[in-house]
Amino acid sequence: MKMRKVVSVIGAGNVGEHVASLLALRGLVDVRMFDIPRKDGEKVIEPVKGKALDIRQMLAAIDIDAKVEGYTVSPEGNGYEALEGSDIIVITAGFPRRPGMSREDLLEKNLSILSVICEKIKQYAKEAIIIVVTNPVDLMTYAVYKMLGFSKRKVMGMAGVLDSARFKTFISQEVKVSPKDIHAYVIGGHGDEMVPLISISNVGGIPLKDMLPKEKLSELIKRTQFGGGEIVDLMGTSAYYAPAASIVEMVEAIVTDNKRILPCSVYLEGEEGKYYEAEDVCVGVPVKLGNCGVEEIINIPMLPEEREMWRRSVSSVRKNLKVVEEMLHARSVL
Ligand SMILES: NC(=O)c1ccc[n+]([C@@H]2O[C@H](COP(=O)([O-])OP(=O)(O)OC[C@H]3O[C@@H](n4cnc5c(N)ncnc54)[C@H](O)[C@@H]3O)[C@@H](O)[C@H]2O)c1
Ligand SMILES: O=C(O)C[C@H](O)C(=O)O
Repeated sequence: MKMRKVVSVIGAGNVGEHVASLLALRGLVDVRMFDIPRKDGEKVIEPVKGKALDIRQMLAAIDIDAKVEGYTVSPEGNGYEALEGSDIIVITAGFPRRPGMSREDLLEKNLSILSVICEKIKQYAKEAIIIVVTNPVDLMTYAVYKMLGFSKRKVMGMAGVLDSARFKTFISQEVKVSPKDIHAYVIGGHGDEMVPLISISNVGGIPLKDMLPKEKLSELIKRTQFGGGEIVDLMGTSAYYAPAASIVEMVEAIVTDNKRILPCSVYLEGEEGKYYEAEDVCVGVPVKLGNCGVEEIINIPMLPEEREMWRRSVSSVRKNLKVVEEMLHARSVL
């Protein structure tokens, strides 16, 4: 009997718990959630077990059949045995930013969390495909790729799907057309210099640039670039509904081998590195996803002004790569 794929979610906080419940609701995969315990006054509680139980009871209420388990782990890496057999591992562990912070402010503390997690993935799940979510995501994807030593086709960061969803939302509000009929791509680093590609965006096949004046287009670009911060300022923490749905799109593409082309942060070198002028760095580009992970990197055409934006975006990711490399050296990964 064909076993259902297993998706492990490490970090069952705002994003991770919504990934787990969305995946369970689709009934496509079995889900294992991992998180650390929490102190509630003098008591030590295990929220991840409660969330898994609650999701199972939600499924029972609506007659959906999927296995969801919660495992309490320690910050030192104990308790990860159930990672064994994971087909996909989503890493959502770590701190989110608060108002006034940049994603890069999270770098040091989140990298130390992910270095322990990577040790456990290497120990228990060498075959898994890895989706990195923890911020700053391009740098974390680079660090996870280097720490794991897995094929570059099996390590990817989620951000472009989320940024493109935001871009589509803003376009949809502007032109009063369903997002279903809007094709919009955001590539580059997941930061203020990300690159919404106006040249290939369209509304029902009509080029976006023919539908809106230049000023409006640059307004949409700006709002997309600061979309994460807009929500952090409104909520006091970072977004989780749209991120979780974006992660699930990537998981579904891999699990169903549906050959979706989605913007993901991946390690660039060789031919793709040359085309994108980005060697030895992880940054968002359109990739074809299948059951083995990244099947192909798509060399997307860019107008000269977009290529300029792209170069700025890659260098904004690269400027913090040095800190990551120093931390990896300190852990004798590099
Ligand atoms: N790539 C993206 O587009 C994107 C989108 C949203 C959030 N994020 C990032 O995802 C991360 C999680 O965001 P969130 O809103 O879910 O935060 P959150 O604080 O709600 O959840 C983080 C979870 O990680 C857990 N955790 C902390 N240390 C751990 C450890 N050592 N081992 C296992 N689990 C541990 C915490 O207990 C918590 O449950 C943040 O870094 C955030 O910036 C990225
Ligand atoms: O903005 C954040 O810190 C979270 C995430 O990167 C987002 O874009 O929502």
